[in-house]
Amino acid sequence: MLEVTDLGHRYRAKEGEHTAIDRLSFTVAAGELVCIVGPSGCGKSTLLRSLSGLITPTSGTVALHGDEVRGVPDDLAVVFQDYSRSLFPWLSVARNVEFPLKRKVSRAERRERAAQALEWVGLSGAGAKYPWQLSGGMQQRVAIARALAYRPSLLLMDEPFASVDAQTRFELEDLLLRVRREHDTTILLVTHDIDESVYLGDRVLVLSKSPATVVADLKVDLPAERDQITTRESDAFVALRAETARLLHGGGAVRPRVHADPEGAAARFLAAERAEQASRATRKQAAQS
Ligand SMILES: Nc1ncnc2c1ncn2[C@@H]1O[C@H](COP(=O)(O)OP(=O)(O)OP(=O)(O)O)[C@@H](O)[C@H]1O
Repeated sequence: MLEVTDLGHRYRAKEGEHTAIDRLSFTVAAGELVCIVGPSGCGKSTLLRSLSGLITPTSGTVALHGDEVRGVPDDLAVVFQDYSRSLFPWLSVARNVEFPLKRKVSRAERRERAAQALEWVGLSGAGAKYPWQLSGGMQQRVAIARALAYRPSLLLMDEPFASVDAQTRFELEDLLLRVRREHDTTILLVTHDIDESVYLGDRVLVLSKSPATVVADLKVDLPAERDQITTRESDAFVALRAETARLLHGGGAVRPRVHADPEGAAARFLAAERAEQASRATRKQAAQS
């Protein structure tokens, strides 16, 4: 489905060159949900931009359905991190969701798909509003609804749930799993949240710090049917998230998964990780306000 071979991208700026990603290789099978985690600034967005054809990588290749990607493929949708730039302010919420479908399906079907997708993300009453009348988290849900209504064969998501509250985040995670099951969508999702990567993924790709290379490609050996409480409580989940955290922070050799110790060092480490995420979100909000 998606084949990434020796992908590299070097930005050229006045201050000199910066290699954001370097010789990245991996594949994603049709219908798979692969999560990508990596340190801040390691090149995750650059990777997604290269995969979506929005930038031309300086080395390596990306092939979708066996064809090399040159320009934005037709059956692809992207949910960006920066929701404020992804919606048209002059179009209502419903028209924003319908927009990419204009040349794809009839008017009646556009309306139907937009209404359904807005209902999925909990915004059925907001279709007539304009994006600027909604909160940041609601705008992000509109961007997600637009991608889901399009029903792409490949969906790329760059920290799609970072700006929504915790409860909505859980609901959107479950929605994504449901949509993936029902429509057989292939999904590649970048997240800073290790728990989210394990909860959602069939695999987790762990990237190194900049320039990003693939440190590990972890298979998430959890039942396909997941539940926010029982899955997250299971020993297998706890062990996998600790393993991901160790790899992400250069912990070297992976310890055996059998003796998960949620009360021990891994849990303390993860608590610190969450505190860092929360403080980063607060700093980001402060910078935006
Ligand atoms: N247009 C650009 N020109 C020059 N350098 C860039 C450009 N875009 C990104 N970079 C640099 O490339 C590196 C990777 O950026 P990128 O946004 O891909 O990382 P990221 O892993 O998505 O970051 P974050 O985790 O903070 O979202 C960073 O050092 C960034 O400053």
